[in-house]
Amino acid sequence: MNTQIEQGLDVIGVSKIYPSKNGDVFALDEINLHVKPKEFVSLLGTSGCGKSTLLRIICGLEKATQGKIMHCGKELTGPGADRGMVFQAYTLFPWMSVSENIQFGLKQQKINTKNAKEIAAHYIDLVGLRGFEHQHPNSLSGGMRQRVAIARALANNPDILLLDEPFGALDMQTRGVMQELLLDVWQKSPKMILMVTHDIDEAIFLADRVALMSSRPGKIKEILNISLERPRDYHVKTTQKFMEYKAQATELIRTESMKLLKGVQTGA
Ligand SMILES: Nc1ncnc2c1ncn2[C@@H]1O[C@H](COP(=O)(O)OP(=O)(O)OP(=O)(O)O)[C@@H](O)[C@H]1O
Repeated sequence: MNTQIEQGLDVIGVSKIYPSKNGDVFALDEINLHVKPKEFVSLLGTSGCGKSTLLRIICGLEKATQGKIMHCGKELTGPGADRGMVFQAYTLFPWMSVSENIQFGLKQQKINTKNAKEIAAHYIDLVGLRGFEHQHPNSLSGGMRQRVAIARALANNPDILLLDEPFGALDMQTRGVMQELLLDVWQKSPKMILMVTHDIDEAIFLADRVALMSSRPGKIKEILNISLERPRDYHVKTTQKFMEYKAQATELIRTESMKLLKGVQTGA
């Protein structure tokens, strides 16, 4: 038995067609991707190339038209506690405090209140929100709300964290700080992360590998192995090596954006 193949996540031949009365939307075309346990992979591509669709299929919120998702050798057929997802839009319960939001999933899993509070406190510390545990989301900044959302996803201890543009609504400075915080959290509590982003710098800065997607229907065009040293801080963004990765990614994204603009069919 080859145990190597059973480790991690496998996206196998995944295609997605959304039926629509104005004609079918061919969103994803035969995506194949293997992600190792504790690996950080960014998904980068032009708008509408199917990044969120792929994440939603992995999460079990959407069904693939063709192909399958395997995790540690088992096919995933719906949502499960082994995966946690954070969206761009703030998805906290407004009537619950920070701590109650983080405890929510734990209580669903019938973890007793004392343990749930302790676990929540641990993740509140990890994302630097000690002192805010009793506040409600509407009294927090966007960055703080996303920290709660990340803590909430992590508190359930998923094997896989799926992040769909989690910093997309934040200003540039907050975004930079959140990237460093995410790296810190990931280093202290390593798990597989798949993150969708439009931001080339962000994709490179965070990831072990960047999967570059073609314009719709999304295919994986190229995978960049990011061999920047870890731990990383923002200084790495000014290094020659970083610039080289950025140039490579920019070239491909630009080519795909031009195809999109010219309405050229790709991936056929
Ligand atoms: N529920 C749906 N029904 C019909 N079409 C859909 C649905 N969801 C997504 N699509 C279409 O599928 C394609 C891929 O969408 P998706 O949101 O996955 O792309 P994306 O790369 O995440 O886009 P963006 O970067 O703009 O968020 C788009 O053309 C979109 O309009």
